[in-house]
Amino acid sequence: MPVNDAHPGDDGPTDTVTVTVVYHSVHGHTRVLAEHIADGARLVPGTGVHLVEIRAEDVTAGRWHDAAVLALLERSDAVVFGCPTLMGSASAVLKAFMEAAFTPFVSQAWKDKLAGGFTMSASQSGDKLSVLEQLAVFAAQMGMQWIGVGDMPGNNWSGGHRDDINRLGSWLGLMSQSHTDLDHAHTGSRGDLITAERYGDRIARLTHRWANAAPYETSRMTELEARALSASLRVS
Ligand SMILES: Cc1cc2nc3c(=O)[nH]c(=O)nc-3n(C[C@H](O)[C@H](O)[C@H](O)COP(=O)(O)O)c2cc1C
Repeated sequence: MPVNDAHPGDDGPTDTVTVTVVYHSVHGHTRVLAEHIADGARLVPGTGVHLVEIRAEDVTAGRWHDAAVLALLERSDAVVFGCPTLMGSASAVLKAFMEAAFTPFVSQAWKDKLAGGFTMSASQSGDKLSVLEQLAVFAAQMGMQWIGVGDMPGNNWSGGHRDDINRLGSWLGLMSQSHTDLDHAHTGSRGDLITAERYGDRIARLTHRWANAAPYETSRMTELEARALSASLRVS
């Protein structure tokens, strides 16, 4: 079990699916969002939930390493990826983790797992969409099925409020915004944290539907096998 898993005992005998929230955070705001997503998932009966921090100290020469985390992700049914928006992009530390996923990429180990994503930034927009796009493309490359936020937009009319659910109106993934002068005791808004819990709940429920419905065998192949398949289908 990864040493940085905040809930190592959460896979109980009655848990039929495992949801893992993987995040990087510099100042703690993204961590709070990750915790609320995990809390939302944990409330769905039969869901084992893990919270894993991707840490800068596990990156050496630009490459992230933690075999225990990769093993946990391989046995997870859903993985939710999150990081702060830094310079309009995913944080370098999360990016180092994404590049380390080249190993499960070549074995298609995460194919047909469910995925979601979230990001935190200081500006109202702050180009957060670009991070969610990066995470969704990453999940697609891993062969995963992406789950967006299922809530209607808040704070888009004269009676709207900062505490509305989905106040930033983001659907590809979860967005939150925290003021630069406030610490993680003031992360986002009440609405953002509730939206995070609702997103965790949605991901857990869809994972149960996905994992426990009609059986479907994931087909995997190596790059060489893919080339052979292409060659066999070529019209000469
Ligand atoms: C190097 C750097 C780059 C940043 N770039 C952006 C940005 O592009 N857009 C934005 O809105 N906020 C930006 N921010 C603000 C962070 O996204 C914000 O402080 C966020 O809450 C940090 O999350 P954390 O507390 O989980 O580390 C940047 C902050 C730093 C330090």
